[in-house]
Amino acid sequence: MPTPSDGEVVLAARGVSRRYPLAVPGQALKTTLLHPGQALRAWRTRRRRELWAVRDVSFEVRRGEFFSIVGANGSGKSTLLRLLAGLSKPTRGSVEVRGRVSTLLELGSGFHPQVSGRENVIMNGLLMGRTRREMEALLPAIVEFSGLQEFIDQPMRTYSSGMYVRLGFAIAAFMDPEILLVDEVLAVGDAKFQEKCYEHIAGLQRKGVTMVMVSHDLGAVERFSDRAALMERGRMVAIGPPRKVIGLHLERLAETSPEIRQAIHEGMEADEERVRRMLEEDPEWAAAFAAALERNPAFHERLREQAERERSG
Ligand SMILES: Nc1ncnc2c1ncn2[C@@H]1O[C@H](COP(=O)(O)OP(=O)(O)OP(=O)(O)O)[C@@H](O)[C@H]1O
Repeated sequence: MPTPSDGEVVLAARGVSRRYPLAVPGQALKTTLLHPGQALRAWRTRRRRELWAVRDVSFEVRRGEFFSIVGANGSGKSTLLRLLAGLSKPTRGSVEVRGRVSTLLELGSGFHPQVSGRENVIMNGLLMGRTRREMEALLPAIVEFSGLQEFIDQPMRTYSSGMYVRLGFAIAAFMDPEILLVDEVLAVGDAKFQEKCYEHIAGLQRKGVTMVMVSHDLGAVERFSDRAALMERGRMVAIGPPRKVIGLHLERLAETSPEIRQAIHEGMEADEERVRRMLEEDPEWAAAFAAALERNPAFHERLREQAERERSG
């Protein structure tokens, strides 16, 4: 059976970078008049006041592959996804895409709050190159999936954030995409709808749709991805098997925060069986995890006891 690693490259980032100017204090006229010295200093240092949200990122995704991007807040994941979607232009480098792309990006982007859900579905379709007639044919399935039948003729400003996500996902998923780009949004919906989305994603995956997903839901990343990548301060610092990349991500997170260390510890307590299996199957992952939890004596102690029990039994 062909695997995604045999497929042709349908998405490629080549040396992609994106720079944003940072707000310069003293730009406002009032500030300039009241604090001319500060304004002058700000103007002199303006060249340094910029941020490379994405720096020199290169990777390829093959047809039918599920590629996930993880990383701490602000590491550049959403910016990268917007670049892949063509919604923002790289400052340097290039993005190549082959196929019909459908995107599910930040909450509410692409929706007009003053018009109804129904009109928004049609408008989104037109923006993606569909005709009104095609969209009208797709509408019943989209509305049904979203579960918003009663609200579909209300203006979207009356929708909750969960309702935005429902409609956004339903549109993206029913556009028959060849490549689907999904940002964090799924975390917003309720658990039942989330599961329905993941089931739908699994279905698209079986149909050979190529996916790129940005997510903090590491369980979903592990469950679906063929490969994952870790972003750190704009750079893609690792690409590889999801479990290894997640292990590295957790290790880095644990280094930066005692709270995260604690959360990882609690998560592992709740799911010991799975962790034990992973420790057995993948020594490299186990090493990454052990490093992450090094400063967590209770967990360390349990691992040691477990290893001893296994050795003696
Ligand atoms: N339009 C913009 N103008 C200026 N700076 C921006 C803009 N968009 C993003 N940034 C900055 O670029 C950096 C990367 O942001 P990005 O949203 O891509 O990170 P992220 O990894 O998706 O974070 P999160 O997990 O919190 O969503 C951040 O420091 C952010 O403040």
